[in-house]
This record gives sequence, structure tokens and C-alpha cells, in this order.
Amino acid sequence: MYQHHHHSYTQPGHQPSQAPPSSSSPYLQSSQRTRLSSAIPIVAPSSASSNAATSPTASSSTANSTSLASSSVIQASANASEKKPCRNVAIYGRCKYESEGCPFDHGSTSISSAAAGKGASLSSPVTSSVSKAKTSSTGTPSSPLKGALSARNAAAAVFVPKVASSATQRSTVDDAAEKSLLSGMGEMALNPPTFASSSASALAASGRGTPTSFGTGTAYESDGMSNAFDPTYTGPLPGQQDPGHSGSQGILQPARHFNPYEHMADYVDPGGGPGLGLGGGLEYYGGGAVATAAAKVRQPLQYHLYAPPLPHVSNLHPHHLSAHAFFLDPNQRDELQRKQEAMHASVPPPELGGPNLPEELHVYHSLVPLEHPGAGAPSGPGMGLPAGLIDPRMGAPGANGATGASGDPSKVFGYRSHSYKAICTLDGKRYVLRRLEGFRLQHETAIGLVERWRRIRHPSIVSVREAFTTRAFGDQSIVFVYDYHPLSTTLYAEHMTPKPPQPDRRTGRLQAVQMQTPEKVLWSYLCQLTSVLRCIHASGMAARCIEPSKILRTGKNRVRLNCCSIFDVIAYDPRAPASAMQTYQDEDLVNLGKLILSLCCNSMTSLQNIPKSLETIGRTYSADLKNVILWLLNKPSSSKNVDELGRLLSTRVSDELDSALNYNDLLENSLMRELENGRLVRLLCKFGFINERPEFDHDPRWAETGDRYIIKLFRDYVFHAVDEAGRPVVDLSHILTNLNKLDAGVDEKIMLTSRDEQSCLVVSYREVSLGSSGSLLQQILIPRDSFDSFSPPPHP
Ligand SMILES: Nc1ncnc2c1ncn2[C@@H]1O[C@H](COP(=O)(O)OP(=O)(O)OP(=O)(O)O)[C@@H](O)[C@H]1O
Repeated sequence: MYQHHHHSYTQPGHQPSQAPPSSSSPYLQSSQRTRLSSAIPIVAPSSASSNAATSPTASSSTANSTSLASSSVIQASANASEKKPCRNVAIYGRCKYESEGCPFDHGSTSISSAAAGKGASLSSPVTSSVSKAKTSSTGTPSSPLKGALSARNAAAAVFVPKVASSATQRSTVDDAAEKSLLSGMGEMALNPPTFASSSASALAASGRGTPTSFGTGTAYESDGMSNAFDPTYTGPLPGQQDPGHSGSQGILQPARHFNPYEHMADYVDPGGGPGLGLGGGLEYYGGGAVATAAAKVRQPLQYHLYAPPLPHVSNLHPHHLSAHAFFLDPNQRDELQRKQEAMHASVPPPELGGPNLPEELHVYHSLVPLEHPGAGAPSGPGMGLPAGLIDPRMGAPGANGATGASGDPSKVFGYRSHSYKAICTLDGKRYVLRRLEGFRLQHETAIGLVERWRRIRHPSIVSVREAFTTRAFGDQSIVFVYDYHPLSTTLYAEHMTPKPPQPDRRTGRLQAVQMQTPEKVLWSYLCQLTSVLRCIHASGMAARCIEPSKILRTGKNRVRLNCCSIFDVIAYDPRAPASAMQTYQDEDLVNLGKLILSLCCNSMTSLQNIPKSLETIGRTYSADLKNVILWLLNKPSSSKNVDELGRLLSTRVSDELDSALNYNDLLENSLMRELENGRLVRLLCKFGFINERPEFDHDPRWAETGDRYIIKLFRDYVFHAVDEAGRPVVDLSHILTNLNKLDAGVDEKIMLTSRDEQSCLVVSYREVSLGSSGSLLQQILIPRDSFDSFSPPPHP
């Protein structure tokens, strides 16, 4: 439990029932912790120019504070808002601040939405466009209040119930305001007594530049989406009318329906300039020209409008959600990382006890055995085979290896075989080299057949790259090169080798692993292998290696046919008749039947008495499966081919498609998470650029004031929070929540405490985000070009 801390301060005229700005966070900065009992002077923004005149106390209060952002404080007028429907009701259906003193009307939703529609044409545009016009002609804000209205200047003090106003949340940062923005935040000091006066003066001028204000009837003007991303946008807002017509039209306008994509239309490039190329996708939905036009979204993209996890992903406790929604599923990450580790695995050189392998072999280097060394070979820790790279059941010395150690005669090919992982010098990728020892190539044409296999690409085949002969191992060997699939096992290892007992999930006790292969898995294997056979047979070739040890299992129920092309080369017969290929293809189907039969019985010995095995299968599995096995084992006939098999499996194929689509959804969801956490990395990079740069120590623009100061304090608040006992808070959710709010630039207020504990800043995430925005970085720190590749430009 972390302490929920309320600082003791008073605000004249402020609704006592309103929550303090820091209510969003239960954490304290270290400096806040020690000051719990003392009244910390609340340092709030006061416009350096206007507020000094209107509020004498404001200037005095700045004396004892760090130089802070100048801000006017706008307070919602309870009277003015009395008859306004609460926007929370319109958006959420209810207002959770209703019982806590929210000053707005909590009548019916329909009234609220009608009011929202009406509000959409009310007065804010007048204020903004007029002020914009004046500004553009003079280059400076014409209204004395204008400066006080920038987003920068409304830094603190008034807490309002969370209402997503639109026009009022857009800041009117024009050129002059931008200058003042960059010249620092100015003084933000605000003593409680000065608050009323400054807020009173600012209230009179509330408008687009006052993010926290309910302003003069502009709070309900448009949907929340339109104000979500661009605080510096000064043009007309979605739903706003021409100022000249706003009054009458606003009354007549019917309640409009909420359209979350409405803002897209506002960003259509009127000149028909190059869009983002999204039009094609939208046309698909029948939008035609309108959709294409709407797709020409102007920059910056609305990165902040990210969506919550989709409903088919299980619900989590809110506290865990932020961490879980932002990172890969732990199991998935673990598996991917282990695969990466396997890819990087290496062995020590022979002089340090590693295997005696050539440093370079053709265009490959860094050879690592994928099987345990044979009995005579050096082994032990010095061998350096990385744990986890090789399944311990795969021919471990003394473990009566299931599939034979490196250099044992292959049960399939007859030659002594070795498998190595190696890196290709040409493309830097990992491949598997399968070496058959003592093979002498008799016919050059034989090795040429590998070229035909190279051209076959299928998701259920381990792609063949090339084959070459070599004497690098001190003998005459042939090497076949395949794609590397890290941490894959074979069907033999998976289903025909006893697995060590596993701890039970509930009791933790070791329990024997059930070996029986589920029928669904068998259908899945059948479908995948049928599909690959269709592809191979259609190319006029035959697999010739449908064996449990030659089918790789590269993921859950995901199989790939391995070692293709080897038999074509080592069993090449120049005198073979033209019908030979048909025979090989028929054998493929029979071998597929034998494979499924042996997987059903979890043993290769089941093939020695097929009728008995089929009887066993009839008791354990469905008649459908047994019939397919029988069909596969039948003698060849004109109607027995792989296409016919495909038809037999058609309903199972549709099941397979469903699981593949489900898995695809899962992966896409994982990708979306990565997309979102990428945003936070960009944000952290900005922090890294700005915070505590030693070379700018004495640069007045880089002094510990204004933007940089706020960003620094925010960094402390996010990363250096402590609990009530002073212990560092290590809570990823706290960091993620805060960084996300910052990235979205929400108007929620937080209280930052200076390191010397002398002052507090009440700022919104939006204000902090403006400080860390690209414009600051561009102008002060790095040239534009390099920043552009880093983030979208901050201004349209
Ligand atoms: N393309 C590949 N990608 C990743 N790992 C592979 C690949 N091919 C083989 N392996 C791994 O190498 C190990 C050895 O494969 P191999 O085909 O030699 O098995 P085996 O049972 O020893 O067969 P054989 O009896 O023919 O020697 C397998 O367990 C497998 O995990």
C-alpha cells in the first residue's frame, strides 16, 4: 500500500469537494515524503506581465520559489456552468463527481448530447479566430489576456472533474506564445491568496488557450477525439461554425451523433497533396472518393489514440493490465528469448576443449554441433555446448540416446551423419549443415537436383539451400544446407521418447508425462504434411524422407519436413525409369500412413505388426482416423493420390485453418503491444536527451527553469517515487501509467515537488509533454533532420 498524500493548501473559491491534483498518483516524491506535516508553499503559475499587475502578492510569492512557468489560473465558475449539462454524463453515462460537487447539470443524457451539439457551434471559435487574426497581423498577441491564455500559462491550481473539453483544451500557441514557451516557463509561483485574483483575471479571458477551464460555453463544443493530439493547433475545430454564424446555427443544430473518426475529415489535405497512402485500404470499405479523401490524413498522426487490448484477450486486474498490455506475454517472450539464445550459441575452440571442427567450411563458419558428441568424443563442461540448445534426450552419452549421437550411422540414410548450426559469411544468417560422412559423389547430375529443391518454398518444409562436397573434415563428406529453426525437436523425440516426469501444476509433485498423442494433434500433423506433399508432388518430385526423425517440430503442433533432397542425391540412379517418380510419390503416402500409425502407438515397433496396431488404434482413436490410416497404407491405385487425400481431410483442414487464424490473432495482439511500448521508448529517449546535460549547465536557455525543470521533476516523480516508509517504489504500472498519460498529453494534474522541498508545481501531463515535445528538442538540441527520423514533426 502506498501513501495517498494530500498536501495542505487552500484555494479561495475552490470547490472543497474537488480532489487534489495529485489524486491520480498514490506515490510521493522523496522530497514530498519528509514534508508531510509542513505546509509546502504551493507554487503556481502567474503570468509574469499581466499577473504582476493584477496581483501584487503574486510577484512577492515568486521570490522564494524557483523560476517557474508563468500561468494564469482559470477557475470554473459554478454559476456560469450551473445550467450546462455535465459532459461526463454525455460521454460515460454518469458523472462520478456528481456527489462530490461537480457544478454541472446531471440531467438526462439526451439533454446533454443535445447540449453538446448545440455547444459545438458556440463562442470559442470567435475568440480564437479573432485573436488568431490579430496575432497574425502584428506578430504578437493583441490581447493583453492572450499571453495568459497559452497552455503554458495555465499550469496549475484549478482541479476540475475530468471533462474532455475540446476547444478549450486546444491551446492557442501562436508565434508569440511559442516564443514565450521557449523562453522558459517563467514564474509559476502561486501563494494561496494570489490564486483568487489571478484566476479571476484569467477567467474573464478563458478560451481555447485554457486547457483546464470550462470557459465561456466552449467546453462542450466537440468530441474529445479532436483535441487529443495537437495542442498547438489554431485552426477551426471539428464541429465549429464560422464565427459569424455561430449563434443562430448553434441553437438550430440538432444533437449530432458521436463519430470517433470525424476528426479524420478535418485533416484532409484540401490541396489534394500526397496523403499517407491509406486510401486503398479505406476504399475496401466502400467509402470510395470520400474514404480516399479522408485517408489523406495530415501530420502528425494521431499516435495517442491507441486502443485498449481487444476483448478476446483475457481480462486482467487493472493493476496488472498496464504491464501486461504493454509487453509480450511472459511465456512468449521466454520462448523467443531462448530461441535467440540458441541462435547465438557457440562452442569454445578445440584448444579449450571444444569440438574439433574446421573454422571455415565453404561459405560457413562458427560451426556448433546440434547433437551430442559420440561416446569417444570429448565431453563435459569444457565441451561448451550451451544448456538448452540440445534436447538432453537426443543421444546424450550414456543416456541411451533416442536418436543417436553425432557421428552415429543415420537410421534413415545409412551414412554416419552430423548436424551443425553455422553462420553464412554471405548473409550472416544461421543455417544447418547436415554432413554425411564418407560419401563419394559418383554423378555430378545428382547434386544438381538440389537446385530443384531450392525453388520449393512451403511453410511446412525446411527449405533446402545448397549441397557441396568437402574434405575439410579429413574425409570425403557431402554437406546439405538447410534453414535453421532454433530449438526444434523431431516427432521421434517428441512422441516416441519417454519424457522425464514433470511437476504437477497444482500439487508440485513429479508425475509421469502422458505419452498418448491427442487426436487433434494427429489431424493437425496430417493436414500440414498433406499440404507439403501436395506442393512437392505438384513439382514433379517426391519427399522420400517421411520419417519421425526427419520431421521437425518447430513450435506447438507445428511441423516441417526436413532433409529433403538427400535421397535424390545419395540414391541417384541414372538408369531409373520415368515411372520411378510415381513410385516414390506412392511411397510417400504409404510412409505418411506408417508415420501416423507409429505416432498413435508412440513406437516404431508398432510397424512390425500393423493389423494389431490398427486394432489398438481403433480402441483409442476415432474411426475416421483409422480409416485414413488404412487408406494411406493401401496399395497404390489410380485414385490414390495426394489430391484425393486432401479431399478426405477437407473438414479437418477447416479446423486447422481456424486454429491457424486464432493463433494469428494472438500474434497480432502481441505485435500491437510491442507497437505501443515502442512509443514509450521514444518518450524515454526524449527524456534522456533533455535531462541533466552537463554541457548546458550554464546556458541560460538550459537553466534549471521552465520546461527542463518540469521535465526533470516529472522524471523524479515517475522514477524516483518512494512509499510512506521512504522505500523506493519499484512499480512498473506506476511508470507506464504516467508515461502513457504524458504521451497522451492529458489534462489531469499532478503535483511535482522540487528537490529542495521548497516548492510544489501543479502541472498537467499536457504541460509536461509540451516541454518534452519535439519543438524544444529541435530548436535547442539537435538538428531537424536527425529529429525527424525520431518522431513526427510537432507542428502540422
Ligand atoms: N533444420 C534444423 N533446424 C534446427 N535444428 C535441426 C534442424 N535439423 C535438425 N535439427 C536438430 O538436429 C538434431 C539431429 O537431427 P538428425 O536428423 O540428425 O536426427 P537423428 O535422429 O540423429 O537422425 P539420424 O538417425 O538420421 O541421424 C535434431 O534433434 C534436431 O533437433
